[in-house]
Amino acid sequence: MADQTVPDIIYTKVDEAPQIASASLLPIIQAFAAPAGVSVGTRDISLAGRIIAAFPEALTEAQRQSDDLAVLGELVKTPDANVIKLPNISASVPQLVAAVKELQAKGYAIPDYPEEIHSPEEKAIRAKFDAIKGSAVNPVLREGNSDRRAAIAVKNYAKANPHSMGKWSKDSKTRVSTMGANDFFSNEKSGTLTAAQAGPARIELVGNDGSVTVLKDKLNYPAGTVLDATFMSAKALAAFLDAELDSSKRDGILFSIHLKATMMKVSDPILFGHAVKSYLRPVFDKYGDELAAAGVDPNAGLGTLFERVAALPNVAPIKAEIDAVMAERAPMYMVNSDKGITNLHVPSDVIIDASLPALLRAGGKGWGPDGQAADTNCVIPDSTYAPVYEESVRYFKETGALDPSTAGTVQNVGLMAQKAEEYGSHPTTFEIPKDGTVRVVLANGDVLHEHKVEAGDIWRAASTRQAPIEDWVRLAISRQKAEGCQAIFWLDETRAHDVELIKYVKPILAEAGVSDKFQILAPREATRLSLETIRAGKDSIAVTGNVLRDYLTDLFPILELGTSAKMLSIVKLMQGGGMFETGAGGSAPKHVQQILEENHLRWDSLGEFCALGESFKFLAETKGNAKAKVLGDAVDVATQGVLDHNRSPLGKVGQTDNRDSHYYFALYWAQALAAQTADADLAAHFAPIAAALAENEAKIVAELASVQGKPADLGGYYHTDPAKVAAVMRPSATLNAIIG
Ligand SMILES: NC(=O)C1=CN([C@@H]2O[C@H](COP(=O)(O)OP(=O)(O)OC[C@H]3O[C@@H](n4cnc5c(N)ncnc54)[C@H](OP(=O)(O)O)[C@@H]3O)[C@@H](O)[C@H]2O)C=CC1
Ligand SMILES: O=C(O)CCC(=O)C(=O)O
Ligand SMILES: [Mg+2]
Repeated sequence: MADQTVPDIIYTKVDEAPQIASASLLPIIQAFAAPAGVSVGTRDISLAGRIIAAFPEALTEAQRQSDDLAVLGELVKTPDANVIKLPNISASVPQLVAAVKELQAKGYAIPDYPEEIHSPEEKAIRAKFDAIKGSAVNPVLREGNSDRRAAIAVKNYAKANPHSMGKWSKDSKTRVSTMGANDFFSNEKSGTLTAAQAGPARIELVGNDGSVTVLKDKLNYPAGTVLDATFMSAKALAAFLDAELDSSKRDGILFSIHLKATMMKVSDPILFGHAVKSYLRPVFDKYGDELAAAGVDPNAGLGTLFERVAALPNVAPIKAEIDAVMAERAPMYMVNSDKGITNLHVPSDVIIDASLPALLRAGGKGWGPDGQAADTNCVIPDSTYAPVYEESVRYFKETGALDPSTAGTVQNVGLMAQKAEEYGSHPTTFEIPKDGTVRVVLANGDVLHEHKVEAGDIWRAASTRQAPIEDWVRLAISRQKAEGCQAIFWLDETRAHDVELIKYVKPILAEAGVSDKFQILAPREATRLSLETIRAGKDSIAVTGNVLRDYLTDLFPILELGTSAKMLSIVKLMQGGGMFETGAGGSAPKHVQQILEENHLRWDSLGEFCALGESFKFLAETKGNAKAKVLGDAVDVATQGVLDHNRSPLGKVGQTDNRDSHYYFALYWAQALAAQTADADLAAHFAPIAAALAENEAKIVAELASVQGKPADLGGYYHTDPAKVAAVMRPSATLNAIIG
């Protein structure tokens, strides 16, 4: 029986720009849903909220918070789930440390993040923080596979109002560099577990000295699980990075590294740390001991390193050495050239899914330290997915930029459920402590995989369960049937893991009689064909694993629509519930800077509008609530209205911003509800609201505009003050009175 206290719809409380936007949008949603008997509640999955929930013993009764992520994690495994999931911070260590500092300053006695572990207490604290770190929310909530696409209205709008695209030149020196050997791709082994092999498993390191270290036990894999293991050689990585730094300098292009340190929260910060060490190698060679004693962790980035160095007694020679090395190096691709923030400052600043598409959209240009756009060496150490970007760069050099006014679309059906593939691999990823052999030992004693490794190598196992794979193939079949367009499984018949997946895919397609509707192509070939297809104005469905789901649902939307924020992003939960993600982008930290400085919020809530419409319609279907269907249909009309009347936020202070777009969304939503004939009560309820919103347009818009241009006080960054945020985000007394 359903828990009566669970609201019909849960709208997640998150971080940064989407959370600030929620302060304006959620009251509108709640007010409009109430007359239909639909309750919309919230659950706090923000970084600060998750930290507070993890340390009840350190807090006063009043400060404590429930573990909402755990609650939601259970809810998504039930048919009752109807969750609107906004993007949240997947925290790097510097972000985590900053959030803790902010909470401490606000009187929360949260312990410091222990960078080094000296006691069992510190070990326990660190374990709690490690569970909060990185992409700790999405893998828990994503109990289903992913269906991401641009709604037709959104795609048509983008064609009619194409965003600007950078020009590509045939002699652009921009390139993608990848290892190609001794990396995760080339060392991968994969197998599908038989019934005899299923059950408890462990991972152990047999040292060359004969010692056996259990890296992880109490694993448990059901039969049919595809289990992979692989590693990246630390020596090969270091040599590769050194060579790419040199070649960037030689070629006169920017050096950039693109990783996913958030979702790949164990492996990729280590890779990032290698890049920091390579970049400052002469400094580490000369002052390594002093840096280590000062607590410098290269994995945290140059930002923290500079802070630690500044506090050292002999700062001058080290600083001089750093400056000398940086002056010698290739210029770095910048996160913020005005503020001197480089690619290597913070591991969560440059995240490959968003960063590479932005560079491609800009005609293959990154921003250099001089604030100028320049050709760039895009370093993607592992070669599993680098070919997608390498082929894109080649293709655009050959053919010029894509024309968004005529381009077709690439939709995505992504294998994601139950922590599928690499994105679920953090508990089984290790920086190897000493030379030896890593073995995956199964329930029946079989050694499924083994690798000879050296100290420092990064070894990982990843698993993908049978039920999610089958569900994913079926979702692909139904999406292809609905669209009738080209559909491609982006699977490589020469990659160990993909070979195992293909063994599942082909029989399911054959049994459904649809083998001829699908192609199976390796990422490079699939990239080229998809780009050719959309250039010809046609559509394609990319049926991909979890990582490519993530990468492609930024790549194609950013090329086609200018942003991935406007995507429809549906997670059909395997136990019958629904989760509706709002777009495919993140929490846009740059937008927060802008609202703090000049009270203009350029966050576009179109992704929220799309998710909201789907959520109401899903509620209507699952709970038989006809009024929810009326609300959902009217949301679609309102979303179309926001697009047709160009009410989406613009980038500059004084222009339409997020708050204005919410007012117009409410206006069009109320008008659509007043005009519909399916439910007379709702029409009667919303008629006066629609009239009041329309009559007061000039007054409301003026009230909203009056606050822009001055700094805004949100009462915090990670742990904002709800009253202050509401005051900033709801400055129109007229609008607030009508919404009620
Ligand atoms: N589903 C989730 O929970 C996700 C969470 N994240 C998290 O988000 C944070 C930031 O990640 P990042 O890689 O910078 O990617 P973002 O998508 O947050 O930001 C990249 C750029 O995309 C544009 N953008 C994104 N969303 C919107 C929107 N709704 N309206 C207007 N513009 C938008 C902005 O461009 P401009 O500056 O030009 O306005 C922004 O600077 C990280 O903490 C990351 O872990 C990332 C992806 C998904
Ligand atoms: O969970 C995360 O860190 C990011 C998720 C993401 O980028 C995506 O799903 O597109
Ligand atoms: Mg993404």
